[in-house]
Amino acid sequence: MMLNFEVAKEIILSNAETLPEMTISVNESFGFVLSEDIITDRDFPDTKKSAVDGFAVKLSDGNQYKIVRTIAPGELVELRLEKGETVFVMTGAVVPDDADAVVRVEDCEVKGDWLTVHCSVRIGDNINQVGEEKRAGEKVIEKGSIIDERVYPVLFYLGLKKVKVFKKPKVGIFTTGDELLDIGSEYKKGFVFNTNRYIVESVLRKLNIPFEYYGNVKDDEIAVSRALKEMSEKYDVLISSGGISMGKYDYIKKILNEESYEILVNKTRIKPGSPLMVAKNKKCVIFGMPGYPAAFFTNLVLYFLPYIKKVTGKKDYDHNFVKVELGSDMHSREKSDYFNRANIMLENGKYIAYDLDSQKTSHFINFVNCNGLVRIPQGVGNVEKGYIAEAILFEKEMK
Ligand SMILES: Nc1nc2c(c(=O)[nH]1)N[C@H]1C(S)=C(S)[C@@H](COP(=O)(O)OP(=O)(O)OC[C@H]3O[C@@H](n4cnc5c(N)ncnc54)[C@H](O)[C@@H]3O)O[C@H]1N2
Ligand code: MOO
Repeated sequence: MMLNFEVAKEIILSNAETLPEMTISVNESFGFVLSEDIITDRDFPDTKKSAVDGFAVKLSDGNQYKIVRTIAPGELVELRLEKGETVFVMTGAVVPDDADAVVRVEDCEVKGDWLTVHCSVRIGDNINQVGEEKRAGEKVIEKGSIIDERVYPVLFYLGLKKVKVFKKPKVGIFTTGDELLDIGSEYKKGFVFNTNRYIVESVLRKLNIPFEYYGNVKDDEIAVSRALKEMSEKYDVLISSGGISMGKYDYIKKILNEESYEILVNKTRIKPGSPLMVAKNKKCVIFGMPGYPAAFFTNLVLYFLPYIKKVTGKKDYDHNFVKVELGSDMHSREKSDYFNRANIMLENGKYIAYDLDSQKTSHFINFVNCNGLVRIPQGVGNVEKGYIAEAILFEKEMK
């Protein structure tokens, strides 16, 4: 039965299970998803520290201070300051507990062991207080966060050596179609170059998820059956391309239907790319994707992306739809949720979505200008410039 977009997505997501967690060194953790909350076990900073190069003073009535010593960052000096005493401290240096403030070098004058302060000084000036950034026991990073260019350095800042992360799924990929050529082959009239392999590989690279490409399987029932069986036993997730509509050689659909696979989804009410089949063999979820690159990509973004993000343990796995205003008329079909490939620009604080020159499923070259999909819901039909729609922005989804 043909399913609506939301229903199909829900079924697919309900079959997304995270893999067991493991402990790894922080060095190796880039691209993994945290399976634990990160809680700091100490205050940041854990001592009073100077924010400037200057003089830590214990305030007195006058503006003259006796310089007692110098403290560099990292030096832990047990020292009691008396009223009217000062120490020279560098930026980041530990300030004696009883210092009231630090005065910048530029605001002072030094003569021998004596300092004259030329500005007014308030208690706390230029001192970073204990725990002002974070208190021991506070949550710093949430479980389900991807260790990306923001989280990774913070783990080092916290001084962690090891973290708990979810194991990454292994994704297997194969394509079908005797008409496919891969790079390195001479072009032959009527053939097409394998594109879908590189669509999924580039998305998985971006998400830091390991994959293996099995190859292009011949349009032969036994070969396709063997590939589906072997690979669904080896990988956590399997993606195939092509062979799922009504053609004589559309074996993926036939085999998933006839052999011992559990069918989760068979066709969804979207365009482009309605003929999607999602099935299961034991724990492996198999995405039987349509062959046209535009249809393949749309299904990848609509169904596979939230699914694989959930499997990796990410807390924000579902789509982040944004509101867009159409900058040009857009095509749609009443019977489906139509996902227009679009160029979406931020103009005066609003997202404006422009149609590409063609929305035909068989076209793909204009994809170079596509950075999002605009959803025109079922029942709406063609829409005009100015229409308000929701859209998926690739840059928000592929992380
Ligand atoms: N009689 C019907 N015909 C079709 C229907 C239908 O309902 N009834 N559905 C159409 C729709 S919608 C789509 S989408 C396509 C899906 O077809 P398949 O998934 O079976 O894919 P193929 O037939 O194998 O290939 C379609 C097209 O894409 C090219 N292709 C395939 N793989 C790749 C690849 N890896 N890289 C680049 N291009 C690829 C292939 O050469 C074909 O041109 O079916 C409609 N037909
Ligand atoms: O759904 Mo198909 O993708 O019309 O081309």
